[in-house]
Amino acid sequence: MTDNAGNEQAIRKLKPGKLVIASHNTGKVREIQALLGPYGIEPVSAAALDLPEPEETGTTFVANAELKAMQAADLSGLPALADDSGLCVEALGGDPGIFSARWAGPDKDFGLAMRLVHEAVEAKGPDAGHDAHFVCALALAWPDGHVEVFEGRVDGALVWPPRGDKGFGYDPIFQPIGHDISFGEMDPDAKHAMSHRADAFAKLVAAAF
Ligand SMILES: O=c1nc[nH]c2c1ncn2[C@H]1C[C@H](O)[C@@H](COP(=O)(O)OP(=O)(O)OP(=O)(O)O)O1
Ligand SMILES: [Mg+2]
Repeated sequence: MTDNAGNEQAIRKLKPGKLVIASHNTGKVREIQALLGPYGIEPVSAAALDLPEPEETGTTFVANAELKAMQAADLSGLPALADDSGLCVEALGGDPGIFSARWAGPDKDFGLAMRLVHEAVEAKGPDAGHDAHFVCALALAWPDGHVEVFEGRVDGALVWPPRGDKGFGYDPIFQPIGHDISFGEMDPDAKHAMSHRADAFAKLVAAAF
């Protein structure tokens, strides 16, 4: 994984001012705003601008992050940051992966999505491992079409039953390596010190600030 996936050119710096957070997931928006906290950026949410939720037609995290960021930058006339992320389970060949949000169905029911993941692993039999990782691709796009992408990852294992209600999405069934609590049980600051999103964010900060 490269520090600046998809772009070998010079990195463009982000100037202080408004930045659109091109996501319709409130859990993510909260985390991205917390990560941006120290950098003098004025976050503007996609909801505040009434931006549409684009169809995620890409076949990779990077492609979907780019598509979301470029659409938001184009429509708003401001730089925009998008996040495409998901849970990849080794025993399931990387599923749900880029389909992580879609496994929760139209009602965004992550109780259902977590159960589907658990049942799919159970169906593999007693020898199926529980290794899993989260991936995050952050795309930073400008209205002129310039875009840069940064990827992060955190490794861990699935746990069952779900534990904790501090995070969002699949957090209650994911326990990062070296810890005995799930992301759902972890304080936000602790998750931000090790998550896939924090890993990608550190690369973005190193490049763009
Ligand atoms: O830290 C995380 N903790 C738990 N679950 C997570 C995390 N990060 C991603 N995930 C899961 C849930 C999310 O719904 C899906 C991403 O899907 P993804 O399309 O990137 O986001 P989304 O549709 O929820 O919002 P949006 O596209 O408007 O940013 O993976
Ligand atoms: Mg999405």
